[in-house]
Amino acid sequence: MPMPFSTEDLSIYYGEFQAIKNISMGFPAASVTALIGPSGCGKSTFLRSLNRMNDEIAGSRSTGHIWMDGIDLTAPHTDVIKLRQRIGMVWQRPNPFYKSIYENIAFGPRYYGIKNRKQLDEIVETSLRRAALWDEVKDRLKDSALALSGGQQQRLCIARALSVNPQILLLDEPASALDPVSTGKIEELITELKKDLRIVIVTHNMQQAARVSDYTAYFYLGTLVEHGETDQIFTNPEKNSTQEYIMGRFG
Ligand SMILES: Nc1ncnc2c1ncn2[C@@H]1O[C@H](COP(=O)(O)OP(=O)(O)OP(=O)(O)O)[C@@H](O)[C@H]1O
Repeated sequence: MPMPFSTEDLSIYYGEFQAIKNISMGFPAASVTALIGPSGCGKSTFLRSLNRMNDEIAGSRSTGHIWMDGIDLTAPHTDVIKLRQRIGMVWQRPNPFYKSIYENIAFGPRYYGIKNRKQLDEIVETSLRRAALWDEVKDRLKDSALALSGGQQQRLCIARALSVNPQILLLDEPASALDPVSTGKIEELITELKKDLRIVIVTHNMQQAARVSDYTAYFYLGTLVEHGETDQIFTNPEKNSTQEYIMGRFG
């Protein structure tokens, strides 16, 4: 049975400012949830909090719970390094390490204790295949990752996240810096990956949210206004403000 993953009454503060207000929502298995809403409404803050990345920001703190498999990830004794192995993240701008393509992927598994070269080779190949990049790079694994195009670098970052076998992938506007062809590849990849993973994606692109997500959550000023199946949110939202945002952003 797939593990449940949800937030309960989650609030996030930067100093006195409350950026996320008491959000409770679940993320079903084998599905993509899109977080949408105007700039500054808290989408990235919420996303980053799901694997405790937001803790790295000085002055930030949270209340409430993040449940994974019956365990509260906000508990102080949580091993955040292990947690980030289970919940991977890909950022808006591709950020490969200044290393070879191979070393970018092998880095995580090595960090988590895999030393055997053959095993690492297999992980590198599998991860690059899963990220639909293998055919483009298999003959140049020793080249610098920075020699890849922006779209390839982003797929490399997805492969890097996949290399440690996460159960959840957090994507913060992963295609917003890319051209339409590269964006299409990332969207295809998301659709493929969700068969094995839970994916949460922040996007400003309504067409993209409609294309790739199964569930959509509309955020406004730190609150979760509406959350439901993407088809319903896009065709028949319950709240006027959801409709206005989506209509205003479409086309
Ligand atoms: N490091 C920080 N320190 C203080 N305030 C922050 C910090 N990061 C974000 N905020 C504030 O928290 C609120 C939510 O910001 P966040 O970046 O999460 O929104 P967003 O919906 O992802 O925006 P965008 O769509 O523009 O990326 C904003 O008011 C922002 O100014």
